[in-house]
Amino acid sequence: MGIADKIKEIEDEIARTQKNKATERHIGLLKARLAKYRMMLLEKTKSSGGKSEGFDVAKYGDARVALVGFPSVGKSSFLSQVTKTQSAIAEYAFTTLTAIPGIIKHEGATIQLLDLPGIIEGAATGKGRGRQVVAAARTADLILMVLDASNAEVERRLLEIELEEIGIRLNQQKPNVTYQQKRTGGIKFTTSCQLTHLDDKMATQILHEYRVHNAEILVREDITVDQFVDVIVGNAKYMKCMYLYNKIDTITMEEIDRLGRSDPNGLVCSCKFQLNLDRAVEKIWRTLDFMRIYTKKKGSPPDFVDPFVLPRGGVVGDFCKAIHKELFNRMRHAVVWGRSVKHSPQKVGKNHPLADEDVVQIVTKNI
Ligand SMILES: Nc1nc2c(ncn2[C@@H]2O[C@H](COP(=O)(O)OP(=O)(O)OP(=O)(O)O)[C@@H](O)[C@H]2O)c(=O)[nH]1
Ligand SMILES: [K+]
Ligand SMILES: [Mg+2]
Repeated sequence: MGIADKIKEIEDEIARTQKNKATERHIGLLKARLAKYRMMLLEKTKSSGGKSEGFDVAKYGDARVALVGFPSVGKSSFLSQVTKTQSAIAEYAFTTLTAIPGIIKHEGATIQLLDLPGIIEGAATGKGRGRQVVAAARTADLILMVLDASNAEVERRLLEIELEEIGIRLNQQKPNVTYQQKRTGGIKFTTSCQLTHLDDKMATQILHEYRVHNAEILVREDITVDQFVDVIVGNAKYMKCMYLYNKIDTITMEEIDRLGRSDPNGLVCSCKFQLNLDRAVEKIWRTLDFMRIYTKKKGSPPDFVDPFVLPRGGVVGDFCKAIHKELFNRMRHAVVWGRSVKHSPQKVGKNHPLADEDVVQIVTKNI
């Protein structure tokens, strides 16, 4: 029996099985097995497909945002509206056949927006250019899912399934689990909280399914079976996603209102009538959750024109590395002005967490 048949068989069994407390374990195991075969399928297509991974577009700027959506929802229209790049726009599906980069300058940051071909159902298993598109999306810091407002819920659910299948987890935290494979010692499964979806025995069964017989696992939150499988497989990518409901000119005010309130990660717009596009750019910037750090050389004023852009939560050491790898090793201490310090200026070390719009001067060792 081929992998595709096995997948079908398990899917059928899951579909046949009533979902209730008594069958939860069984379905959990089936799902784990299914995930394993899906992975094998993906790997197979990868090696036979030659050099078809992603598109050859170099990363540029402080962040990359990938436009993902069904054909003709207005991805290229959006790129053409908010950047200086014109990407082909047309009424027919698959107008865009490759990755088209554009640049957004916002709040001192440079954001690369990547227009991509539309994807369709079955993309994850190789339909259309789906796998290539999703591979490109995986390289981004943010997925901007573009949806046709008139069919948004359906599209969103289908796309989420496709991305899920290829290991992309949208707006989810990485499970708080430590997992180490060992050479001997069997399975040591410990938890620091109450688990409601998983226990020692089941975890061991799942691990055996993946041919892992020696490992230490420490679970610190109430994870699901799916999350546990993600930890074992180690291939999941946790990504931010913003939802853009385009073409609101084609739906009623009530529907616009409902979509607009449905999700804090969503925004309604119309590329055709240029409605809400500034807000969309602003929301992209906010969702990326960056902070701007201004450099200051000794004896001169800060450079407020060209900030360094770092993910929020970054520390002085990250800032050093962003400027230059060497600087990290040569740093003696830093002097910081701004919201991250009690007194401005203040002398701090590499582990000091920075805040948006801090001014930082790096003092190096004399070598
Ligand atoms: N009514 C309406 N039409 C729009 C809007 N935005 C885009 N369109 C139209 O939708 C069609 C598809 O737009 P594209 O920008 O080519 O869509 P796409 O998602 O890039 O399509 P593919 O590259 O084929 O996947 C075009 O005819 C656009 O003019 C909008 O806000 N309202
Ligand atoms: K199109
Ligand atoms: Mg397009």
